[in-house]
Amino acid sequence: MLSVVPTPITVRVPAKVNLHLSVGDARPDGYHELVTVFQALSLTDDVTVMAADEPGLEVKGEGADEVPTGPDNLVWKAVRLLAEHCGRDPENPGLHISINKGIPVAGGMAGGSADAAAALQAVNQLWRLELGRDELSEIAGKIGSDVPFSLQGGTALGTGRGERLVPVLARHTFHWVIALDREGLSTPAAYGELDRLRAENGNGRIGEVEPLLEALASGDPRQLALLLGNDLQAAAVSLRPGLRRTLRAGVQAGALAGIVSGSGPTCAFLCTDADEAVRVAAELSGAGVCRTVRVAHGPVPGAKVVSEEPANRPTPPQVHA
Ligand SMILES: C[C@@](CO)(OP(=O)(O)O)[C@H](O)COP(=O)(O)OP(=O)(O)OC[C@H]1O[C@@H](n2ccc(N)nc2=O)[C@H](O)[C@@H]1O
Ligand SMILES: Nc1ncnc2c1ncn2[C@@H]1O[C@H](COP(=O)(O)OP(=O)(O)O)[C@@H](O)[C@H]1O
Repeated sequence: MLSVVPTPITVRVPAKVNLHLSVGDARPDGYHELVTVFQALSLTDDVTVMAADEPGLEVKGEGADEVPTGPDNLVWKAVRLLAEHCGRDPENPGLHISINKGIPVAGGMAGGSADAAAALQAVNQLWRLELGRDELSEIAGKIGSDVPFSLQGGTALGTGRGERLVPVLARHTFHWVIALDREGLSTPAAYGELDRLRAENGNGRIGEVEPLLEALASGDPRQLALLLGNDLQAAAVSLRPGLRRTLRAGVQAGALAGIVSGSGPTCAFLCTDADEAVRVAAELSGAGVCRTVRVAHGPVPGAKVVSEEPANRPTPPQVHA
């Protein structure tokens, strides 16, 4: 009898930047209470899953050498939780997974979370589980605080650990220049450094989120630029003092404003329009303050099945520093 092997499923998933990241006190469970506004950007990873007798994981692309290929990879955490949820053997999922990275690793752009979200979406389809958005989102929150947003995409207000989401109206498209650093930064280290700085110097905190939500609704990048804020920026700069120079160089190159993305060390620069972003990227790449520069726009959709093969993915616009 002929057995039908399901075709591989490829899901494309975006990076994120936090336009507003207000960090509260550490909770008893070690997490910090957040008020954050995520925006999904057009830097993406592709995750392909296929049925296989021999399980395996292959990672290619941006920073692939730094990504764990064993059980620590977040895609396996996603698969284990999904298998448990639907009564399959979590230790023997019979899958081969391939990740093509375009999102910087340990860059504060939720690359690992993105891959986990993509794996959830892809395996849901491959195993024909037909889990809805809410069910997938609940599993996503168990993988990591950023994973529900990677599934949802767009622009969203996050509370709790960042996993409770409400979509936010963002008129028009915003144009960004992304400066990638030479080495990643650890998320727990950045939160730990923030706690240390606050214990030493008191509680410097960014303002309320409402004005930023209004700027997003207006679609005016100049208004938005004035309101970008990230409580983790001081911690990231303290751990990686060179970021101060990167942030300055982006603004000198003509960006409206620059911000450390999440826990860093990637910096994101908001520009007036797409042409200006290309110009700023070229100038910033010549300033020698970062490893490489990309242009990106947002908001874009969350994890989504793509029909084309990953080999045909568009090459992201890039300027080498
Ligand atoms: C800082 C942010 C901003 O969006 O993103 P990144 O810069 O990592 O991309 C997130 O809060 C990162 O979320 P994520 O990377 O999913 O973190 P998790 O796996 O849930 O947690 C990793 C560790 O980060 C710290 N953590 C995370 C979230 C939170 N609200 N408070 C925390 O203190 C904890 O030390 C936790 O053990
Ligand atoms: N699929 C994955 N892609 C990238 N990193 C991963 C992945 N799975 C696990 N990791 C681990 O997660 C750490 C954080 O990576 P990442 O999610 O890219 O950054 P960030 O938390 O700063 O947004 C990495 O150092 C790596 O060890």
